[in-house]
Amino acid sequence: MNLLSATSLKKTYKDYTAVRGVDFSLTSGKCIALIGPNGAGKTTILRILAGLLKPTEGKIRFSGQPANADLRKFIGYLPQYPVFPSWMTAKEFLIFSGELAYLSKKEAEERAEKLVEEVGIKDAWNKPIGGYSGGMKQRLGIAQAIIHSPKLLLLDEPVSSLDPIGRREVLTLLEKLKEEMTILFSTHILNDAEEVCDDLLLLHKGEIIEAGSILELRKKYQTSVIELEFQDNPEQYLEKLRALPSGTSSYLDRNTIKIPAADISKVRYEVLKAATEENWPLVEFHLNRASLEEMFMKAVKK
Ligand SMILES: Nc1ncnc2c1ncn2[C@@H]1O[C@H](COP(=O)(O)OP(=O)(O)OP(=O)(O)O)[C@@H](O)[C@H]1O
Repeated sequence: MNLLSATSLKKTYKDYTAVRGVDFSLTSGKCIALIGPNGAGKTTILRILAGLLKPTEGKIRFSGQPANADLRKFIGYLPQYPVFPSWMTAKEFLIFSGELAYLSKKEAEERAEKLVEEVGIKDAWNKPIGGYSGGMKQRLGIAQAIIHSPKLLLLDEPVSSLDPIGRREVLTLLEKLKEEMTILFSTHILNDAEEVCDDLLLLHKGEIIEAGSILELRKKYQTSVIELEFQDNPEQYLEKLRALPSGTSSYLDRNTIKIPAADISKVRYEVLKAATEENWPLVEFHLNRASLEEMFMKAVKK
């Protein structure tokens, strides 16, 4: 089910169009990655969805809500560079954020207590935020973004500036949160998207050039390569492989023979059949799948 649909969304800053009339929808309960290089328009889209920026053209429709509804209570947002009052404790900050989101003092206190537990900063919640690590601040930022239990959580590059430990902490938290809400997070780090997300929106120069599930897109752009290593003299097997119906484009890359494979099972069957029948001195048979990075490069060049 669609949680949110954006139609012909466009944003022009003075004379520069950062988002060029994009259409997309977010499926309820999914984690969706908004992927694109620097300047693609990710922050602009997230700020429009969060209600912080008015689109030049286009509409956003949230499931079950009238066209011009105020969506703030359904949406939580963590900006790319959140600023925290360093003198406040996490407890004070979260209760304050909860009250800003129209929770009563009691509700805000209860919610804050539950959230510090959930994001894993309970031990430090009575300490000033100024002493927190990057990962702790980001987790606090996420707690603040979901203080009002939104249906959709928008995160702008939530892990890009973190060290590996902080990055891991936040990705693990997102894995957990995606059970409870729909998440849209922007990143230019494709591995992060692949790790936690189900769906992708590929943004390039203000346009969505691909959208769909990671699995579907992988299939579409898949150019897996089967790699074979021989004990010695790979050249003599190169000819044999090129003679197989699906091995015609085999090539030698240093000591490894590589076979680009659109249909992996067919190539695998033919190669292994020949290797067994003729007792080839194979030392390695490896399937190398196209990375999301390669997929993105292909989509951009289309
Ligand atoms: N307030 C503004 N005024 C003019 N141009 C802007 C403004 N904000 C963004 N832009 C331009 O719009 C384009 C898209 O910016 P945006 O921040 O949405 O991209 P992004 O994909 O989030 O990039 P990054 O990964 O660098 O944050 C960029 O070329 C940027 O320079």
